[in-house]
Amino acid sequence: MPSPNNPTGKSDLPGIDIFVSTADPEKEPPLVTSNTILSILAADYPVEKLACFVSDDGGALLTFEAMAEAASFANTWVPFCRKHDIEPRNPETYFNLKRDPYKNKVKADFVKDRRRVKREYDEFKVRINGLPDSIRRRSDAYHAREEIKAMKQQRQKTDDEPVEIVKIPKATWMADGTHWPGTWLSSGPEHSKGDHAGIMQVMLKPPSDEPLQGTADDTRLIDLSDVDIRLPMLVYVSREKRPGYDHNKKAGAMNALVRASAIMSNGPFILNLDCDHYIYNSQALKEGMCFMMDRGGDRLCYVQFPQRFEGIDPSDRYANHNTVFFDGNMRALDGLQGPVYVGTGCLFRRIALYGFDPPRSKEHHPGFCSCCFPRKKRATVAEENRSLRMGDSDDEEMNLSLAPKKFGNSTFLIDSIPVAEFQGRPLADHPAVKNGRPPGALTIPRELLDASTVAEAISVISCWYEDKTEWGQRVGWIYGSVTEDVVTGYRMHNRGWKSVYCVTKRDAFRGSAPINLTDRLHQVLRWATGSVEIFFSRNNALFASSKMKLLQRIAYLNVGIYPFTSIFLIVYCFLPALSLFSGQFIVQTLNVTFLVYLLLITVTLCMLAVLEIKWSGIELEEWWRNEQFWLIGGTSAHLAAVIQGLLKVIAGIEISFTLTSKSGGDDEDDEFADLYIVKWTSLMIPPITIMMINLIAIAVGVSRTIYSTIPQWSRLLGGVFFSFWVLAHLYPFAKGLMGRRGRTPTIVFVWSGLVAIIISLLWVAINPPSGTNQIGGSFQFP
Ligand SMILES: O=c1ccn([C@@H]2O[C@H](COP(=O)(O)OP(=O)(O)O[C@H]3O[C@H](CO)[C@@H](O)[C@H](O)[C@H]3O)[C@@H](O)[C@H]2O)c(=O)[nH]1
Ligand SMILES: [Mn+2]
Repeated sequence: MPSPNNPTGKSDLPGIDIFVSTADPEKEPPLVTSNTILSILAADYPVEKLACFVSDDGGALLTFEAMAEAASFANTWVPFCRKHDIEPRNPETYFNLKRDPYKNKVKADFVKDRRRVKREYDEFKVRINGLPDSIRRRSDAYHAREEIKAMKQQRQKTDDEPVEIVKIPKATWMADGTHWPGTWLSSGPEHSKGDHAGIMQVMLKPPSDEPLQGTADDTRLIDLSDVDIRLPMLVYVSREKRPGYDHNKKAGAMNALVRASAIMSNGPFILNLDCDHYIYNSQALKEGMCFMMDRGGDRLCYVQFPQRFEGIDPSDRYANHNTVFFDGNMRALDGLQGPVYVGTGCLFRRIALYGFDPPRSKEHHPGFCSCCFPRKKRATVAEENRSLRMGDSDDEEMNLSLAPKKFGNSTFLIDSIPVAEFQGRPLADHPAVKNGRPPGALTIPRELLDASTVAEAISVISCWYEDKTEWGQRVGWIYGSVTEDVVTGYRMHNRGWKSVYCVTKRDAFRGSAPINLTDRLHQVLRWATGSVEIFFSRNNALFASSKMKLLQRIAYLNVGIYPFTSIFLIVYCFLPALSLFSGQFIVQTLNVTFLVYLLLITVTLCMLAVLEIKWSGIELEEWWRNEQFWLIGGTSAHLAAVIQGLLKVIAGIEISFTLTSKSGGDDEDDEFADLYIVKWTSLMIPPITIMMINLIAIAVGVSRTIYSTIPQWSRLLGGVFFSFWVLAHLYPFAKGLMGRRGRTPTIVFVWSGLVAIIISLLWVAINPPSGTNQIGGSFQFP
């Protein structure tokens, strides 16, 4: 609205570029991705300031066409959301809400509008679900036509000789009758997942600067008078991939988007979402922006929102909600200069991603090194009017002649950097705001997209663009770890940036999580492997700069070190069994020192539990699930991660990014059908072995006590208790193995039985039970 401060009435908010990553239409259903896109296009933020970029690492025509469908359905969906204040603005979730949709709705035509839009959405869904088929059929048809053509040509050439069958590669065809430049269904050279051209398509053009009111005519589905019907810009991007180049997984995809968006929209802020994480609260963007625009907000590199999940089984068997982490640890980190970046739901300041230092970073040094090495004070006036400074290079003002070395040689990109810096400054509407921008500076209209801009954007998504630059090294998302998120955030904190944790009353974003055992283990495996990679890299928090607080450093160190606890955890899980086998307790006799230690440890653990429960506000049951999964993950995935990480360091074996499958949520009969899927993975061997050994140990211990002349029941009880404790932790794992109707792959039992027997026999052979408390006759190992 026009006001004395803002006579034009245009929004003075900075632009936001939203990045959505998707990599495989099989594991990440296009319906899920399109819903995310729709929730973004409908977000409550000035339309002309939003731009959405979809990165498709699969290079799939299916994703491309699904995005086109979403863009077209957005013309109905977005104005409908604006007109009736729909929440959440993800149609799939909205139409499946269990609560009464008519509550609090007063507009008379709501019922009619909802019914019509719902029907449109159902049709949209059918179209999306039919895409794989229609693409295949279309390609087949074109292919047949091509073959006939080729045959005719050959017949003309060779005249009456017998015609051989002509082989032409089976292409994937776009609707306009041209070859799809990306991955083909039957992948051929230059058309496979790791080898295809860069593709960029503007699916929704940048909107006009002024609101555009809809009309009420009958051709329209719903009456849109007084509703702004503009849509934000939407761009489909699939970066170029060629064999021989390292594509750096998600980090590489994000960096391609950072460059392309700098040229096309240059929003000073960037929101990163995974394809399955949609905007649940349409106000969230504004809420995040509040922190950035606040006094001192110019020193924030990102605002991280908690990850919240949907579609998880009610008992949360594999601790997917991770509440202790998101509501305990992350909130605590908020007090230590900021939470870590967790990969999705994070609003970045663009220039922080470019690797610049925060403003006023040389003024004060909170780290403890400053007292030992006093620095010379710089003139603070110059600091106030600072320009951009790159980290590491001491005191150097942003030097554009050096920029190509860091950013590559796109002048468009380099010229956009100071603009993004200026536009990202907080609003100088109060004398206390340092380094602000004058009011009204961002109400100017945006430049139009022309062909040369798009051409430039395509050139920066080519795979050679990053050669001999600092992309992934010091600029953008950082390479070298499959948990690129933690490293990227760490680097910013290391430069002195602060971050903020923004927990909104209504969840800002919601995503999905793997609820079946195998997928969950693989996810945890990837995270842990990423952590080990970080531990063995220069990003180990041991080498942190003095700009990090001590506790913050420890927290980051912990992120890198936790997988190594698996080694001890596994020892602990075998100890009770060993003590039962040998008939000896962990200590020779129960003396006072041991009991004091035990008591101390138990009390500490209880206190920790109480704090975790209190701080993250969870129920005892959820806490217990968390503990259980810590052991399950610890004995399987974490151990494997340590081994994988060591292999990478020692033998240089690369680590792949196993995508987590996202359920389409279309199973009508059972919402949690995924929970019961059992897929064999070798990650399951250690926990199964632990279970077997402990079970056998209990049996051995009990029978030994029964048959012994003087049964020492109290001693047995001690041993059995600890064994049971281990088994209780593994209960969800055992349940997961059983599947729905006890359909466990036989291999699981064969393997684990074998391993358990071998270990038991070995034990008996090495340490033959002697004397009175022996079971059966004497046993001689062959
Ligand atoms: O080569 C790749 C691999 C992955 N992705 C995308 O990365 C995202 C995360 O993948 P997912 O399999 O869903 O992993 P999660 O374990 O659920 O993800 C968490 O952990 C990852 C780090 O391991 C982060 O990248 C994610 O943002 C964070 O949500 C998805 O959108 C993918 O499309 C790509 O774009 N290119
Ligand atoms: Mn995910």
